[in-house]
Amino acid sequence: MVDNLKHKLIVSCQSWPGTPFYGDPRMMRAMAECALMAGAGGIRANGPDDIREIKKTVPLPMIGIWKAPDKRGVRIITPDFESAEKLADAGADIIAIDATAEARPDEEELRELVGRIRSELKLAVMADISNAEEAVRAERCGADLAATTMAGYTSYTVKTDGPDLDLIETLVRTVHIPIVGEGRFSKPEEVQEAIRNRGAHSVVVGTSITAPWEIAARFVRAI
Ligand SMILES: CC(=O)N[C@H](C=O)[C@@H](O)[C@H](O)[C@H](O)COP(=O)(O)O
Repeated sequence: MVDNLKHKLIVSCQSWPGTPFYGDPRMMRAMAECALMAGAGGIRANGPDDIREIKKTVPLPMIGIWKAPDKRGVRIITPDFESAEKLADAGADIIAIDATAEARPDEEELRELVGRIRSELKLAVMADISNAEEAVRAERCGADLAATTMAGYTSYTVKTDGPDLDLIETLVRTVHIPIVGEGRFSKPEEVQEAIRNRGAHSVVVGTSITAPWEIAARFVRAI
């Protein structure tokens, strides 16, 4: 499954409370169908309801996440094994989890979660990280691939204007698992740069494809 994603565009189809897409999984299914028409190689989606709906018509590898409260009450990406299990039941092929030190300071807990997803659900684990140290830790804990999803979203990382291409390059040189570029990609040239010149295995694009309220606002702001 991880090999199938090599050099492919993965489209993140997620809706947010307060936007017109929220609350009806058919909306994200339509987005995923658009990604399929475009030739994308994978989908990333949030929660069992959206995943189940998308899987009805979109036969692409599905990276499942579930943004839900962890035991501290903080919303993180796939907080526990139970949420991963529900994503698997809904049809996820790969489970992405928050693997930052901020969200999961206890390495043993991270190792256990990764191990259980791999052995009990028989699915690959994508570790959403924010820096190189966390990618090394995720690899040590058995993650199958790492994504730069959280770069700029932890208290100790800087939010670059566009995607953190230098981090991608550093990660590719530092760990052996495939590196997925994710976060703030807004131009095709950036995706090309990440894959052709920085060694990314694949790239996930969300907002710039599936959040029209933000895309439209960029034009409005430009006037
Ligand atoms: C930090 C965090 O929670 N990121 C989330 C992870 O699933 C999503 O909100 C992003 O949309 C996704 O990572 C894709 O990134 P972008 O929308 O920038 O293309």
